[in-house]
Amino acid sequence: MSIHKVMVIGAGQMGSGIAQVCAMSGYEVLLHDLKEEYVEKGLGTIIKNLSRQVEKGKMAARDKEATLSRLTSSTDLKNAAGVDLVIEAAIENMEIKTKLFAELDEITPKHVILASNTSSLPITEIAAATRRPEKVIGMHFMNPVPVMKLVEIIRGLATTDEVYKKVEKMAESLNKVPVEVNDFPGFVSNRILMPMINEAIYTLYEGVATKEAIDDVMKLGMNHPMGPLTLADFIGLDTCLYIMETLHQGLGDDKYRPCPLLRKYVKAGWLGKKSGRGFYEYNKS
Ligand SMILES: CC(=O)CC(=O)SCCNC(=O)CCNC(=O)[C@H](O)C(C)(C)COP(=O)(O)OP(=O)(O)OC[C@H]1O[C@@H](n2cnc3c(N)ncnc32)[C@H](O)[C@@H]1OP(=O)(O)O
Ligand SMILES: NC(=O)C1=CN([C@@H]2O[C@H](COP(=O)(O)OP(=O)(O)OC[C@H]3O[C@@H](n4cnc5c(N)ncnc54)[C@H](OP(=O)(O)O)[C@@H]3O)[C@@H](O)[C@H]2O)C=CC1
Repeated sequence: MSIHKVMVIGAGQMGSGIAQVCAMSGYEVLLHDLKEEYVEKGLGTIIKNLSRQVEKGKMAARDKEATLSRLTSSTDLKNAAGVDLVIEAAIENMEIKTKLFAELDEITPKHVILASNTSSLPITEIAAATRRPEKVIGMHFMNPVPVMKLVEIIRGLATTDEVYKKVEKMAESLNKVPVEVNDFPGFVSNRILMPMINEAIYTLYEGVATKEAIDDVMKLGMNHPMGPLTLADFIGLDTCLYIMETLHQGLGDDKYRPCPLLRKYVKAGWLGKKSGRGFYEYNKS
């Protein structure tokens, strides 16, 4: 069966971006979160992004309206019974993800593919919470989703070729470039990116330089579009910490130990741009 309807779970920064690109490419999308206010916030971000594209003359006003008409809000997981693909983008927590996947396995018809946008957690373990591990797959979008071309596609141990090909085709239909990787902690993207960010935090923690200087070195010296501390704030410091913990536990090597300063900020609720404060301060609007 081909994919027409998609449910995106989690209306945060990733979920809203994934819902946006799916709706822009013609899919009917249910954007699901625990509470209506979270879904409204996600839809607000999508409206802001699309309006900016219209103002710049990069999108016709009627295409914006057509995209918005394909988006429906959901706060009842049972709505997943009517879709062909679920893309889960709730927080980076194995307990929450396995609970969601076990419920989705009960709710959705047998043909439905269950994908996770997890940035580091083992797909095989998430798949084991279902009775259809062959239809569970990682679909790892990059932030900001409407801009970044990559989708890392991660096969669990049991994922079939047929499911892989369908998801690869779906990613291409979103005008993204799928890249296949195997199921190891952090996959490829965060196995390489997150230790660099963690090292930048250690560099700050040890007083080697100011946060601005660290970011300037990597921006001006290595041509990175954002310095690593700005990027950490952009990703979310909670997500950065979860990823480092997954690398540390999953690969069993102390070189992946999260910096104590990262832990401290997360404990303080300084989660980066989304909470208004991380290494830098932000206007929350
Ligand atoms: C943690 C994980 O598991 C995996 C990850 O995602 S790791 C994070 C990966 N992402 C990155 O590394 C991002 C690094 N940063 C960048 O590439 C750039 O700074 C950036 C694309 C975010 C912004 O680029 P910029 O040139 O400084 O800004 P700007 O000129 O304002 O924007 C460029 C375009 O992006 C769009 N854009 C910027 N931020 C956006 C956002 N949050 N949402 C949607 N669109 C956005 C702008 O509208 C603009 O679009 P057009 O070209 O169509 O006009
Ligand atoms: N940030 C990034 O750069 C990237 C993140 N990812 C991954 O994407 C996922 C989401 O990250 P991100 O969007 O940044 O996080 P956010 O914190 O912005 O959003 C997560 C959303 O999921 C909601 N949520 C939590 N639990 C549930 C649940 N049980 N059912 C439905 N919704 C739920 C949250 O609600 P509430 O506010 O109530 O908790 C929140 O609205 C994570 O797995 C992350 O690792 C992948 C690529 C890049």
